[in-house]
Amino acid sequence: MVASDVSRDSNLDPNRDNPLVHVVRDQHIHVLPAYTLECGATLTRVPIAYKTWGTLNERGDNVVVICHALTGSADAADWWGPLLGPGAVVDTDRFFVFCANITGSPYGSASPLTLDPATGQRYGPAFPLTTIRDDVHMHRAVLDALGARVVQFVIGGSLGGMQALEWASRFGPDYVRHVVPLATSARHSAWGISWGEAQRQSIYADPRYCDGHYALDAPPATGLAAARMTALLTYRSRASFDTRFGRRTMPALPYTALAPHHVPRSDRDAARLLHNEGHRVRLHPDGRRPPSVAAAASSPPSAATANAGPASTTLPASAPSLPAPTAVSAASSLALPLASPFAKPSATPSVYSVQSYLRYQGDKFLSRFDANCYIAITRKMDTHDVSRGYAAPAGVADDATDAGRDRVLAEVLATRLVQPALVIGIETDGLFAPEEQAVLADGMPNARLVVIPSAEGHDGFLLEFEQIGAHIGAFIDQYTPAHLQLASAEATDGPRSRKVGAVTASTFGEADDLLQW
Ligand SMILES: CC(=O)SCCNC(=O)CCNC(=O)[C@H](O)C(C)(C)COP(=O)(O)OP(=O)(O)OC[C@H]1O[C@@H](n2cnc3c(N)ncnc32)[C@H](O)[C@@H]1OP(=O)(O)O
Ligand SMILES: N[C@@H](CCO)C(=O)O
Repeated sequence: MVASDVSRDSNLDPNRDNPLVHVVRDQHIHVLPAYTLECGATLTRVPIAYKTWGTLNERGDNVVVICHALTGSADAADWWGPLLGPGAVVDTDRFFVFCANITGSPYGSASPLTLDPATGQRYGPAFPLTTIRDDVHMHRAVLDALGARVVQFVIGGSLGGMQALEWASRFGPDYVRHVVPLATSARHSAWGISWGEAQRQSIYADPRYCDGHYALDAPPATGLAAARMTALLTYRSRASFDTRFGRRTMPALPYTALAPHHVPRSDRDAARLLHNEGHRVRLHPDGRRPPSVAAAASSPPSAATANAGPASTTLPASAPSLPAPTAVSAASSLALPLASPFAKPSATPSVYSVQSYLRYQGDKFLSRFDANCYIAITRKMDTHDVSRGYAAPAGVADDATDAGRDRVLAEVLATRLVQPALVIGIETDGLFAPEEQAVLADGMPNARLVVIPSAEGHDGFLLEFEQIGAHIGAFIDQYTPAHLQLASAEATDGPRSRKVGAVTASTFGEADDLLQW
């Protein structure tokens, strides 16, 4: 089909070639005919993935919008399950709950993985920059199409909190009645932008990245995994890592578990293997070392090596001979933890438990994310500034200085974010620091700030269900209009609206064989 025909193909499924759309089960895809983005580009046939729970009432006013974080999806029940359901904090017996996937994300909304109707090909790196403000306008269009008239509560953490703020400020208190931003900020900080930049650079540095024109079966997996590892460090806290991992090590593998090219044949060889342990760029996907390295390893010792003394001991020729390595995915490790150089007892372990954890998390991410999408959503987060585009208040110079921007922000918070708000911070959040939630709560005229004690860091908003549930439940109870309150008989049963469910495994809970590390 030629490109011009494609654009007229109203049956074109934008997610036809998106391998990750099916990761989220039972979601709906609404296709908007067209949407012009803040950057000026116009997307056509724009898919927006979403899920709903509960039933929309006749007035269309029992809506709760939940907004997902950076790498989440429309499946709020997967990542916030304990807080959502019949009788839960967000009570689906009373509320119609809507969660839509942000654009740029791989889970069904328009993204580098969806088809550009103009070409019939995936957008890939040509997917235009979409902002959080773009997202909330597109998500509202879907909600309108469903018949919603009033949003009682909009709730979201991190990038989801940025969306919550945009929902409240763009659409005003007649439409968005109450807002609950968690672990978020009025505008993305220099610190946050820096971490996003470092993560994108990991992806760019992967030789497979190819300016974003990689094949999906040969993605820049190493770079993306490294980006996720870096990100994860910003999502947790130093204290949580110290407590959870300390200096514990992983069980070392015996040589018999190593492929032949991993078995050291000399001290120098062992040192090199240890040096490169964890190095993952697979330029030689068959598992062999590059010929130059292999030749060097088998060549006679140089004068330098020969003079190196006892440390250059040559391994006995009886190093175990092993079957050829089985196919290893791009995500797998090139090197494995050494039991110890030369199988001598060693006081220095190769892999600490926390290294193993980070690598595992990097790999786990590869099974559910795409590098171009990661770049798209981190750039989106960088654009966040709830005051962007607003003019300075009368009598105040509309300058581009920090002080000028602060004044515009103060005005926007004071005049456009007037809904009753519960602003929640996590005490140990180093990425979206509690001071940033204080700026929000101080500036929004009807906001209350709660800082949750937790060692979990930023991800506390995804993990501290009991505390978050208690605060949000009380807020919802306080501000739910009378016609949506529980019937009195149900209400006397106890704090039904504050029930926090059990934590269940999320979609990506399968543990891999940790020994691969
Ligand atoms: C399509 C979608 O629906 S995406 C939705 C899911 N994701 C999101 O919404 C994004 C937000 N979610 C997240 O960021 C995360 O899932 C969080 C913060 C909620 C929780 O993170 P998790 O990875 O589940 O928890 P945690 O950090 O405790 O890691 C546990 C995993 O590490 C593994 N692990 C723990 N210690 C080690 C170690 N030393 N070495 C190797 N692996 C380890 C565990 O076995 C476990 O594996 P599993 O996930 O396969 O069960
Ligand atoms: N762990 C969360 C944190 C982002 O705020 C995510 O991956 O979406």
